[in-house]
Amino acid sequence: MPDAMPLNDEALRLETLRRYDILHTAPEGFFDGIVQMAASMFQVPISLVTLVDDDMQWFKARVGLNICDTARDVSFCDHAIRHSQVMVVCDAHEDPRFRDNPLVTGEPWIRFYAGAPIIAPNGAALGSLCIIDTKPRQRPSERELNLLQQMASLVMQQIETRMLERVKRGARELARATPDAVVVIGSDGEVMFWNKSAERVLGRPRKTIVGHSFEGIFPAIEGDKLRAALKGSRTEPFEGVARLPDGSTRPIEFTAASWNDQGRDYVGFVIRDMTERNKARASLQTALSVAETSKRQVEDSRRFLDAVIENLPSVIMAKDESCRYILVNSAAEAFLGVPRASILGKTPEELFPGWRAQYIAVEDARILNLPEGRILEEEYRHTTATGDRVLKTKKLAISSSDGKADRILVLGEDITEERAAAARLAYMAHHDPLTSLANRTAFNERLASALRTAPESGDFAVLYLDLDNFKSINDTLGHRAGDAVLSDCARRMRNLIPEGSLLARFGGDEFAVLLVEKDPEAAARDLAAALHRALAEPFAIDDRVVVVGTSIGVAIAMRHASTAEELLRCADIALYEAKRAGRGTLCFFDPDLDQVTRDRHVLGADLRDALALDQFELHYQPVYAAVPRQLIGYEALVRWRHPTRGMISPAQFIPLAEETGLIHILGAWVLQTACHEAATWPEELQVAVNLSPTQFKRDGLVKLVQSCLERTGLHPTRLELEITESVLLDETLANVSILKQLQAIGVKIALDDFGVGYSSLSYLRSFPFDKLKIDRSFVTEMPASREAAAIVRAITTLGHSLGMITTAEGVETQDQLDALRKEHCDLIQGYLYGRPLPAAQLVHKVNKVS
Ligand SMILES: Nc1nc2c(ncn2[C@@H]2O[C@@H]3COP(=O)(O)O[C@H]4[C@@H](O)[C@H](n5cnc6c(=O)[nH]c(N)nc65)O[C@@H]4COP(=O)(O)O[C@H]3[C@H]2O)c(=O)[nH]1
Repeated sequence: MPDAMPLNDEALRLETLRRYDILHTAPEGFFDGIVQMAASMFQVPISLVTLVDDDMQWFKARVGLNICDTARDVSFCDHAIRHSQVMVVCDAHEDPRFRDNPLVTGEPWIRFYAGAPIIAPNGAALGSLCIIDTKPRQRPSERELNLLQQMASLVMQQIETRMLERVKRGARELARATPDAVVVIGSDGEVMFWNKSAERVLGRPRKTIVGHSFEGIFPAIEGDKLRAALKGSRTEPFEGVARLPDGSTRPIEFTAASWNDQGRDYVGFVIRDMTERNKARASLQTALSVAETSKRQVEDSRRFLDAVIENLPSVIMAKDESCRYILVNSAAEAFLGVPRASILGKTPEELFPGWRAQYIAVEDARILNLPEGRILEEEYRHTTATGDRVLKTKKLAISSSDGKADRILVLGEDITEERAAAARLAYMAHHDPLTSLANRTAFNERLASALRTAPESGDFAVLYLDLDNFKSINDTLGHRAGDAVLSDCARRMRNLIPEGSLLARFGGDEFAVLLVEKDPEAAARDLAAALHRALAEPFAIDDRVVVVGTSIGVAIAMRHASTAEELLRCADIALYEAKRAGRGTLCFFDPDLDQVTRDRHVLGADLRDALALDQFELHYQPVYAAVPRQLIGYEALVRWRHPTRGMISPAQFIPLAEETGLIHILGAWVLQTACHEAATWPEELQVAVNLSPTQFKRDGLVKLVQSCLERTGLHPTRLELEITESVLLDETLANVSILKQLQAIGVKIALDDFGVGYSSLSYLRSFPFDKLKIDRSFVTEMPASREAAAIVRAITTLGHSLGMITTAEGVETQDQLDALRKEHCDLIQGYLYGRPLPAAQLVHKVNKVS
């Protein structure tokens, strides 16, 4: 029975009352029994279990009263709960507190009241157990009052029990519903409780384990932790393993709590299966480390990309949506010549002059509106600290993840050098490097375009020029001198070319003029005359004075041809004819000339087949000693017996064979045939074979001669090879070496056509010839021409002093023979002694005739 005054804290009292959740609940047997027992024990008509809410008193149990509740302010109990002992009112009529109470003055006519407070363990008085009579009564004895109070305590205990029951029910439900195992173990290790989840988590049915020892199931809690748990000290959740009946283990987490009930210790565990959580934790760990790795990779990639962008030689810039620069790499910085710090964060308006900023703004807006992936390319000139540079840019919009274009990327290449190189290349592609004149390509392009726009009548001419005597200047004075002559020629010609016309150098000593004039023929004549005059003037090259001159061929557009190719061909044919006509001439294209050139082409084609068709033959012209007359040998001269044209002279086809390269095969055939033939002659007779300069251009000439001699058995001293001085013009050293090798094997070397060359005498220093053949042109003029006689004399004298034999070619008359004998010419060759004849017709009269 509580002695202490009930708590004076109304709020706590009300809260305690509500916690027990008993207000307005259905009648319960226990409470009904208590009021019946009290009414009967104390012989009163009314007994109540009342609970006092904030403004009502409510009857949990009642006997002798038909109402369920009253207002609190008329309640006797409201007074009783303020007492620690039973409150007794023997006669309400006599008690000023209750005299006028409507429950006294009316139903149920209360006169006697005794109420024991129902006090909760925390001291809060929840209500009372009271007995009521409608008649006044004596105060109950102390024993009776004690009894009433004890009955009120029983009411309180029941209220507590009732609440605990509900908690227990909740706990059981919880234990049933939780996925965790809930296990209760007694202090002796006996399992007291084993919920449904424990069956699953720990792999043992409840009925096989409850009442048995838990030992062996939880190795992790059979030690200090269990002891600690049993001792009542709370342990933090800890992890361990449970051993399952099949011997396997399962990761679990324990939370332990212990308590004592009626002197017995218990420990309860909430055991959580950690298999999934550990898996999840491991996955999380993996995910975390993957995330960490990828974060690192992203950072590495970013650092790498930053380094790439920074070190790329290309200009890279980026702008945000408001066109502020957000990226400027070092190439851009270097290109602009401005530190990037002064660019970043700024808009074009803040960086560039008005017009340029305006242009950029329009363009940026355009880029941001371009369809995705489209690139805007442009080139522009930028004035930098190092001068004007050309930047080729590619600009594109970059979209954010929501698809909105909000950045502009600018990639730029400084193509200043590339453009300059392209311009240089374009210049080189259309210009001759030596003279800076237009080259053949440029000329052809201009010609084609002129023809496209030319009126029917044509208003332009093509002049084809070739310098006379240029080759010998080049050969004798060297390429440097040749180049100087060409440059000077170009300069002189350029001054004469009218505006709107084009002068070009085609290479070598070939030039062309596209002459645009109303009367192209008359204009071509005038220009040709001016060119002839200009180029006839001597050129001073180093300390020497040289004279060139030019031959010119002309073709008139539309009249002679209407395509560029044809027109040039016509001019070429005309030039060919001009050169044939003599130096320093002009020749207009004549359709008949075309036939001559075409014939040459046909002849060239026939020549290719001639050897296979056995159309060549060798004729032999006798060579005699002048005094006494004695046959000493023959010169082999090749002939082409053409099936339709008859016998063709070597003067006609040898140049063609040289041009086409056929000379190598033909030359070998001549050598082989001549050696073979000579080997059949009397031993004292020699054979002379002509070698073309072209044959020296290929390796193997010495070997060819050797093999011919070996195969035919002709003694080397019986073979003489005739060369012209042009062999010594080209590749002098290499060719002299070949000649020396030939001389070394015993073959004799003769210099043909001596005296007509540019500086024949100088060749005599290059090589010790065995023989000089005096050109026919001097012989023909003898004996009439004293100059010719003087030249012949000079040659024979020089030859003899150098130990060389001299032969006179083209001796046709007795007078010529006499004159030559007078000049001590050693050998004679010419129609006077015999024409070239086929081998079969030769009669070798080797006897001396004086
Ligand atoms: N008017 C006149 N002419 C005479 C007289 N005596 C000889 N001739 C001709 O003068 C040329 C002499 O030969 P070349 O000076 O070596 O000049 C040769 C030679 O340079 C070249 N040639 C001939 N055969 C060959 C050959 O097999 N190989 C090479 N590479 N060139 C050859 O062709 C040139 C011309 O040869 P051909 O027409 O045979 O002309 C020959 C010959 O027939 C004469 O008294 N009066």
